[in-house]
Amino acid sequence: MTSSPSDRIERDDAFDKIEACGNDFVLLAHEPDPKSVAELCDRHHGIGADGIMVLRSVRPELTDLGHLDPDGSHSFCLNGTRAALALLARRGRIAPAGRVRTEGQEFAYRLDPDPILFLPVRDYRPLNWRGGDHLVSGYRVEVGNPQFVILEGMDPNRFRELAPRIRADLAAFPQGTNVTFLRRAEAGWHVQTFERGVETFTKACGTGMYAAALVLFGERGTRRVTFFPEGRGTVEAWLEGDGLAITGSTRHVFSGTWPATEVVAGESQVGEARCG
Ligand SMILES: N[C@@H](CCC[C@H](N)C(=O)O)C(=O)O
Repeated sequence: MTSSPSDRIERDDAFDKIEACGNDFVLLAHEPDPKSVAELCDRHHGIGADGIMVLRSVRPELTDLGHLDPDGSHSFCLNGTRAALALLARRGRIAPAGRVRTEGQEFAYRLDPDPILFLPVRDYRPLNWRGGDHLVSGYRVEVGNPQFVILEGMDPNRFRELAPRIRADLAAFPQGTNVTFLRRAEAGWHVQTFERGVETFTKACGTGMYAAALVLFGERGTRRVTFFPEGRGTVEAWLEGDGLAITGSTRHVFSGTWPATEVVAGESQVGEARCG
Protein backbone atom coordinates (compact mmCIF):
# COMPACT_ATOMS: atom_id res chain seq x y z
CA MET A 1 0.00 0.00 0.00
CA THR A 2 3.00 2.29 0.23
CA SER A 3 5.02 3.45 -2.76
CA SER A 4 7.58 0.96 -3.99
CA PRO A 5 10.50 2.11 -6.15
CA SER A 6 10.19 -1.03 -8.23
CA ASP A 7 6.68 -0.13 -9.35
CA ARG A 8 6.66 0.75 -13.00
CA ILE A 9 4.57 3.89 -12.63
CA GLU A 10 6.97 5.34 -10.04
CA ARG A 11 9.51 6.08 -12.80
CA ASP A 12 9.20 9.56 -14.26
CA ASP A 13 9.01 8.33 -17.83
CA ALA A 14 6.96 5.18 -17.07
CA PHE A 15 3.30 4.73 -17.91
CA ASP A 16 0.66 2.03 -17.82
CA LYS A 17 -2.06 1.72 -20.41
CA ILE A 18 -5.36 0.67 -18.84
CA GLU A 19 -8.94 0.34 -20.08
CA ALA A 20 -12.49 -0.23 -18.92
CA CYS A 21 -14.81 -1.59 -21.62
CA GLY A 22 -12.61 0.06 -24.23
CA ASN A 23 -12.51 3.50 -22.56
CA ASP A 24 -8.71 3.69 -22.42
CA PHE A 25 -6.23 5.72 -20.40
CA VAL A 26 -2.55 6.39 -19.93
CA LEU A 27 -1.79 6.12 -16.20
CA LEU A 28 1.08 8.33 -15.02
CA ALA A 29 2.65 8.88 -11.60
CA HIS A 30 2.98 12.62 -12.21
CA GLU A 31 0.92 15.48 -13.63
CA PRO A 32 1.79 15.69 -17.35
CA ASP A 33 3.06 18.84 -18.97
CA PRO A 34 -0.18 20.36 -20.39
CA LYS A 35 1.48 20.59 -23.79
CA SER A 36 2.04 16.81 -23.91
CA VAL A 37 -1.51 15.68 -23.05
CA ALA A 38 -2.88 15.75 -26.60
CA GLU A 39 0.20 13.96 -27.93
CA LEU A 40 0.09 11.27 -25.24
CA CYS A 41 -3.55 10.60 -26.19
CA ASP A 42 -2.94 10.78 -29.95
CA ARG A 43 -3.53 7.33 -31.52
CA HIS A 44 -1.12 7.96 -34.41
CA HIS A 45 1.70 10.02 -32.91
CA GLY A 46 1.49 9.10 -29.22
CA ILE A 47 0.41 6.22 -26.97
CA GLY A 48 -3.28 6.60 -27.76
CA ALA A 49 -6.01 7.04 -25.14
CA ASP A 50 -9.32 8.70 -24.31
CA GLY A 51 -7.65 10.41 -21.36
CA ILE A 52 -4.83 10.52 -18.82
CA MET A 53 -5.13 9.20 -15.26
CA VAL A 54 -2.67 10.60 -12.72
CA LEU A 55 -1.70 8.69 -9.60
CA ARG A 56 -1.34 11.58 -7.16
CA SER A 57 -0.92 9.61 -3.94
CA VAL A 58 -1.66 6.21 -2.43
CA ARG A 59 -2.11 6.24 1.32
CA PRO A 60 -3.81 3.53 3.38
CA GLU A 61 -6.82 5.74 4.03
CA LEU A 62 -7.11 7.46 0.64
CA THR A 63 -6.09 6.99 -3.00
CA ASP A 64 -5.91 10.29 -4.86
CA LEU A 65 -6.29 10.20 -8.65
CA GLY A 66 -6.42 12.90 -11.30
CA HIS A 67 -7.96 12.74 -14.78
CA LEU A 68 -7.38 14.84 -17.88
CA ASP A 69 -9.30 14.74 -21.13
CA PRO A 70 -7.25 14.87 -24.37
CA ASP A 71 -8.06 18.60 -24.61
CA GLY A 72 -6.15 19.13 -21.34
CA SER A 73 -9.17 19.81 -19.11
CA HIS A 74 -9.52 18.11 -15.74
CA SER A 75 -12.79 16.20 -15.34
CA PHE A 76 -14.34 13.49 -13.20
CA CYS A 77 -13.92 10.04 -14.76
CA LEU A 78 -15.28 6.77 -13.40
CA ASN A 79 -13.93 4.27 -15.94
CA GLY A 80 -10.41 5.61 -15.45
CA THR A 81 -10.85 5.48 -11.68
CA ARG A 82 -12.07 1.85 -11.78
CA ALA A 83 -9.28 0.76 -14.12
CA ALA A 84 -6.58 2.54 -12.07
CA LEU A 85 -7.85 1.02 -8.80
CA ALA A 86 -7.93 -2.45 -10.43
CA LEU A 87 -4.26 -2.13 -11.44
CA LEU A 88 -3.25 -0.79 -8.01
CA ALA A 89 -5.10 -3.73 -6.42
CA ARG A 90 -3.33 -6.20 -8.71
CA ARG A 91 -0.02 -4.72 -7.59
CA GLY A 92 -1.00 -4.92 -3.91
CA ARG A 93 -0.89 -1.16 -3.55
CA ILE A 94 -4.36 -0.55 -2.06
CA ALA A 95 -6.41 -2.04 0.77
CA PRO A 96 -9.39 -4.34 0.04
CA ALA A 97 -11.68 -1.43 0.98
CA GLY A 98 -10.99 2.26 1.26
CA ARG A 99 -11.70 5.68 -0.14
CA VAL A 100 -10.73 7.34 -3.39
CA ARG A 101 -10.61 11.02 -4.24
CA THR A 102 -10.64 12.18 -7.82
CA GLU A 103 -11.22 15.61 -9.38
CA GLY A 104 -13.37 17.02 -6.57
CA GLN A 105 -15.29 13.79 -5.80
CA GLU A 106 -14.58 11.43 -2.91
CA PHE A 107 -16.23 8.07 -2.31
CA ALA A 108 -15.67 4.54 -0.97
CA TYR A 109 -14.54 1.47 -2.93
CA ARG A 110 -14.37 -2.25 -2.18
CA LEU A 111 -12.40 -4.93 -4.07
CA ASP A 112 -14.57 -7.95 -4.92
CA PRO A 113 -12.13 -8.72 -6.58
CA ASP A 114 -12.87 -5.96 -9.14
CA PRO A 115 -13.30 -2.49 -7.66
CA ILE A 116 -16.87 -1.60 -6.74
CA LEU A 117 -17.38 2.15 -6.37
CA PHE A 118 -20.01 3.52 -3.97
CA LEU A 119 -21.45 6.77 -5.24
CA PRO A 120 -24.17 9.15 -4.09
CA VAL A 121 -27.66 8.99 -5.60
CA ARG A 122 -28.16 12.27 -7.44
CA ASP A 123 -31.20 14.06 -8.84
CA TYR A 124 -31.96 14.32 -12.52
CA ARG A 125 -34.50 16.39 -14.40
CA PRO A 126 -36.24 16.03 -17.76
CA LEU A 127 -34.97 18.36 -20.45
CA ASN A 128 -36.11 18.84 -24.04
CA TRP A 129 -33.24 19.81 -26.31
CA ARG A 130 -34.18 21.78 -29.41
CA GLY A 131 -31.90 22.37 -32.39
CA GLY A 132 -33.45 23.59 -35.66
CA ASP A 133 -36.29 21.19 -36.46
CA HIS A 134 -35.03 18.63 -33.96
CA LEU A 135 -36.54 17.96 -30.55
CA VAL A 136 -34.81 15.44 -28.28
CA SER A 137 -36.30 14.47 -24.92
CA GLY A 138 -33.76 13.44 -22.32
CA TYR A 139 -32.59 13.94 -18.76
CA ARG A 140 -30.04 16.38 -17.42
CA VAL A 141 -27.87 14.85 -14.67
CA GLU A 142 -24.93 16.42 -12.84
CA VAL A 143 -22.76 13.57 -11.55
CA GLY A 144 -19.52 15.50 -11.00
CA ASN A 145 -19.51 16.23 -14.73
CA PRO A 146 -22.51 17.19 -16.91
CA GLN A 147 -24.56 14.45 -18.55
CA PHE A 148 -27.55 14.40 -20.90
CA VAL A 149 -29.20 10.95 -21.00
CA ILE A 150 -31.58 9.91 -23.80
CA LEU A 151 -33.71 6.93 -22.79
CA GLU A 152 -34.78 5.04 -25.96
CA GLY A 153 -37.18 6.55 -28.47
CA MET A 154 -34.52 7.58 -30.96
CA ASP A 155 -33.00 6.08 -34.09
CA PRO A 156 -29.29 5.25 -33.39
CA ASN A 157 -28.22 7.04 -36.60
CA ARG A 158 -30.08 10.16 -35.50
CA PHE A 159 -28.29 9.95 -32.15
CA ARG A 160 -24.93 9.84 -33.94
CA GLU A 161 -25.90 12.86 -35.99
CA LEU A 162 -27.30 14.95 -33.13
CA ALA A 163 -25.02 14.04 -30.18
CA PRO A 164 -22.15 16.36 -31.28
CA ARG A 165 -24.65 19.21 -31.73
CA ILE A 166 -26.15 18.64 -28.27
CA ARG A 167 -22.65 18.46 -26.74
CA ALA A 168 -21.74 21.80 -28.34
CA ASP A 169 -24.94 23.66 -27.40
CA LEU A 170 -23.58 25.95 -24.69
CA ALA A 171 -26.91 27.81 -24.43
CA ALA A 172 -28.54 24.59 -23.20
CA PHE A 173 -25.43 23.26 -21.39
CA PRO A 174 -23.12 26.09 -20.31
CA GLN A 175 -20.31 23.67 -19.31
CA GLY A 176 -20.90 21.52 -22.40
CA THR A 177 -22.19 18.01 -21.77
CA ASN A 178 -21.54 14.34 -22.27
CA VAL A 179 -24.42 12.80 -24.26
CA THR A 180 -25.53 9.23 -23.54
CA PHE A 181 -28.08 7.11 -25.43
CA LEU A 182 -29.73 4.00 -23.97
CA ARG A 183 -31.30 1.21 -26.05
CA ARG A 184 -32.81 -2.00 -24.72
CA ALA A 185 -30.62 -5.10 -24.95
CA GLU A 186 -31.81 -8.63 -24.24
CA ALA A 187 -30.41 -8.65 -20.71
CA GLY A 188 -29.90 -4.96 -20.01
CA TRP A 189 -29.13 -1.79 -21.94
CA HIS A 190 -26.89 -0.88 -24.85
CA VAL A 191 -25.17 2.38 -23.99
CA GLN A 192 -23.26 4.83 -26.15
CA THR A 193 -21.74 8.17 -25.14
CA PHE A 194 -20.40 11.18 -27.01
CA GLU A 195 -17.75 12.44 -24.59
CA ARG A 196 -16.96 16.04 -23.87
CA GLY A 197 -13.19 16.64 -23.95
CA VAL A 198 -12.59 13.62 -26.17
CA GLU A 199 -15.08 15.15 -28.65
CA THR A 200 -16.13 11.85 -30.15
CA PHE A 201 -18.04 8.67 -29.29
CA THR A 202 -15.94 6.60 -26.91
CA LYS A 203 -16.30 2.83 -26.43
CA ALA A 204 -17.69 3.41 -22.92
CA CYS A 205 -18.13 6.20 -20.37
CA GLY A 206 -18.38 5.39 -16.66
CA THR A 207 -19.99 8.66 -15.59
CA GLY A 208 -22.40 8.29 -18.52
CA MET A 209 -23.45 4.89 -17.11
CA TYR A 210 -23.67 6.35 -13.60
CA ALA A 211 -26.07 9.02 -14.92
CA ALA A 212 -27.93 6.44 -17.03
CA ALA A 213 -28.39 4.15 -14.01
CA LEU A 214 -29.86 7.03 -11.98
CA VAL A 215 -32.36 7.72 -14.77
CA LEU A 216 -33.25 4.02 -15.18
CA PHE A 217 -33.73 3.50 -11.44
CA GLY A 218 -36.00 6.55 -11.31
CA GLU A 219 -37.92 6.05 -14.55
CA ARG A 220 -38.16 2.25 -14.75
CA GLY A 221 -38.34 1.45 -11.05
CA THR A 222 -35.51 -1.13 -11.21
CA ARG A 223 -32.78 -1.45 -8.58
CA ARG A 224 -30.11 -3.12 -10.71
CA VAL A 225 -28.98 -2.71 -14.30
CA THR A 226 -26.44 -4.27 -16.68
CA PHE A 227 -24.89 -2.07 -19.35
CA PHE A 228 -23.46 -3.26 -22.66
CA PRO A 229 -21.21 -0.48 -23.91
CA GLU A 230 -19.70 -0.34 -27.41
CA GLY A 231 -16.38 -1.79 -26.14
CA ARG A 232 -15.85 -5.31 -24.79
CA GLY A 233 -17.18 -6.14 -21.31
CA THR A 234 -20.10 -5.07 -19.16
CA VAL A 235 -20.85 -2.69 -16.31
CA GLU A 236 -23.26 -3.38 -13.46
CA ALA A 237 -24.92 -0.74 -11.29
CA TRP A 238 -27.31 -1.25 -8.40
CA LEU A 239 -28.80 0.57 -5.44
CA GLU A 240 -27.16 -0.30 -2.14
CA GLY A 241 -28.08 1.37 1.14
CA ASP A 242 -28.71 5.01 0.27
CA GLY A 243 -26.18 5.02 -2.54
CA LEU A 244 -25.38 3.56 -5.95
CA ALA A 245 -22.74 0.87 -6.51
CA ILE A 246 -21.00 0.40 -9.87
CA THR A 247 -18.48 -2.16 -11.11
CA GLY A 248 -17.38 -3.77 -14.36
CA SER A 249 -14.68 -4.96 -16.71
CA THR A 250 -11.20 -3.43 -16.64
CA ARG A 251 -7.85 -4.46 -18.10
CA HIS A 252 -4.17 -3.58 -17.86
CA VAL A 253 -3.16 -3.40 -21.51
CA PHE A 254 0.61 -2.76 -21.32
CA SER A 255 3.37 -0.82 -19.59
CA GLY A 256 5.95 1.37 -21.25
CA THR A 257 8.14 4.43 -21.14
CA TRP A 258 7.38 7.70 -22.87
CA PRO A 259 9.16 9.36 -24.48
CA ALA A 260 11.46 6.46 -25.35
CA THR A 261 14.70 6.24 -23.45
CA GLU A 262 16.38 4.00 -25.96
CA VAL A 263 17.76 4.77 -29.37
CA VAL A 264 17.33 2.10 -32.05
CA ALA A 265 19.31 2.21 -35.29
CA GLY A 266 20.23 5.81 -34.66
CA GLU A 267 16.63 7.04 -34.40
CA SER A 268 14.82 8.07 -31.27
CA GLN A 269 11.56 6.19 -30.71
CA VAL A 270 8.24 7.71 -29.71
CA GLY A 271 7.74 5.23 -26.89
CA GLU A 272 8.69 1.80 -25.72
CA ALA A 273 6.16 -0.69 -24.44
CA ARG A 274 5.97 -4.08 -22.84
CA CYS A 275 2.96 -6.24 -22.11
CA GLY A 276 2.11 -7.81 -18.79
N1 LIG B 1 -14.57 8.65 -19.58
C1 LIG B 1 -15.08 9.21 -18.42
C2 LIG B 1 -15.65 10.56 -18.42
C3 LIG B 1 -14.54 11.56 -18.61
C4 LIG B 1 -15.01 12.97 -18.42
C5 LIG B 1 -15.72 13.51 -19.60
N2 LIG B 1 -14.97 13.38 -20.81
C6 LIG B 1 -16.04 14.98 -19.30
O1 LIG B 1 -15.30 15.87 -19.74
O2 LIG B 1 -17.02 15.22 -18.63
C7 LIG B 1 -15.81 8.25 -17.54
O3 LIG B 1 -15.62 7.06 -17.72
O4 LIG B 1 -16.52 8.67 -16.63
